[in-house]
Amino acid sequence: MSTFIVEGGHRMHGDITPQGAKNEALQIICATLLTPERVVIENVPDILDINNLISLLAEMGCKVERLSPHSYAIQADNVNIEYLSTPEYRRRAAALRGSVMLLGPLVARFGYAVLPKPGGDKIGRRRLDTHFIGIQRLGATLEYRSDIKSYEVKADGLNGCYMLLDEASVTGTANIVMAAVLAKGTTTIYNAACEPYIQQLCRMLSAMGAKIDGIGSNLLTIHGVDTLGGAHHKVLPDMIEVGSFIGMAAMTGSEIRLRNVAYDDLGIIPDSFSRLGIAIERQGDDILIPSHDSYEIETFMDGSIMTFADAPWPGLSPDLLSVFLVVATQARGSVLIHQKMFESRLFFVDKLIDMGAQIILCDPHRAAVIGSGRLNSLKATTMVSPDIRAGIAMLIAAMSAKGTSQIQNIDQIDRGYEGIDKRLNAIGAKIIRVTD
Ligand SMILES: CC(=O)N[C@H]1[C@@H](OP(=O)(O)OP(=O)(O)OC[C@H]2O[C@@H](n3ccc(=O)[nH]c3=O)[C@H](O)[C@@H]2O)O[C@H](CO)[C@@H](O)[C@@H]1O
Ligand SMILES: C=C(OP(=O)(O)O)C(=O)O
Repeated sequence: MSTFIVEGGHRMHGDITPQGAKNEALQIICATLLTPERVVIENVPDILDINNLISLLAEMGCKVERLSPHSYAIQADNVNIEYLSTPEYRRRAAALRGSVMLLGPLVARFGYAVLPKPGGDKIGRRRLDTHFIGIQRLGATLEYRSDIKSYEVKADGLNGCYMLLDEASVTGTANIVMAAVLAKGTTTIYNAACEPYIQQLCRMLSAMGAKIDGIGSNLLTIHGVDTLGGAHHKVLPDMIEVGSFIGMAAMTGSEIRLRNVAYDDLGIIPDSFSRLGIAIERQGDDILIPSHDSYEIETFMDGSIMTFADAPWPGLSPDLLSVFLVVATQARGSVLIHQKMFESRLFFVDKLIDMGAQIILCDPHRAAVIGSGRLNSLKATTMVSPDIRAGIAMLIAAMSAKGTSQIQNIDQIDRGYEGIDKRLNAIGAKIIRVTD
């Protein structure tokens, strides 16, 4: 387990370019299994989760060519389906959440998939009902095999149908879309997730020859085709990383220019930071965050306390609430953070309370933050990163704190943020990585 030693109190100054979006890249890489032809993907982030997924595909027999540090060509023309029955496959697939999206493409193209309980953040219950019901509705059968602690999914051809999803699951929608593109006839998915990750997946599938209507909405109509071909796709900048840097800049009083953020795909994120009192200057496709001596949280128009709650797109991503929470501790004013989707994502506030933040954890889903208006800066401490986004929030807290903090288990941060220590040190942060 590696650790970050973070010397707090340094202001950063300079430019930073967001990496490609982790959650989009996971979908896109899985979609390469839908064709025997070569697919080229650009702007792939060099992070643990992505590298693990790419090497899993290589183990399955896909030809993987790294064209540059952030672009790959993947060709699934010789997939070894027997590999799915090996303990090695189950071990690797279980290590990352993104592997759940191998299900749709494997069933659609090969009629067979094995799905061990996927990894990813332990942030609460993460059920897979939407995935399973959707794939079953298309005609696949599903059996839980206790001997290998995995689901085995089989299909002898899939058939399109109408389905109303029980929830707008992001990876669930991706799985069903990837299965439906090769199903016979028309599939209609209502209450589909429509995050930019899903929009981008649909665009790439369309470039491969799929017929998809309603991209960007929660009603997708997919007319199945017999085969898909190769394509060239560029992953969008990671909107969660963009949000993390906005929060980090404000909290540390730094002036940072975020380059090429794909502003129009950030949805409600910039306005949400503005409501926290953070000045965001859009300059073309860049965002400039000027140095803040202070920032003040707005109230709602009727004067009631501001609330940030997560919601499926175009609502606020649950992946940014930890950042909003930590940044609010140094604002003037108060805010309620309401994490509706996951029940274990707010427990890290204990550490912020140890550091001197005024936070009341009302229940597992809600935390009230009373900003100190920078009157009392946070005090350094030692903490363990429980998940990616709590990890980045802890890093932001440590960077703004007085003294030197330690963050252990930073593999959790590395899962989603590329070389974060190097990139921040280049603009003035003081972060040392200690690898055991
Ligand atoms: C690899 C990947 O892409 N991971 C993202 C994906 O996870 P993932 O696709 O696993 O998350 P889901 O969209 O399925 O849902 C997450 C949780 O929220 C609940 N739920 C979901 C939809 C809804 O309308 N109401 C509701 O309460 C679900 O019950 C579930 O427990 O989407 C999550 C929600 O944006 C993000 O946090 C994850 O970073
Ligand atoms: C929860 C997240 O990731 P995963 O779904 O991979 O656990 C995240 O990206 O914040």
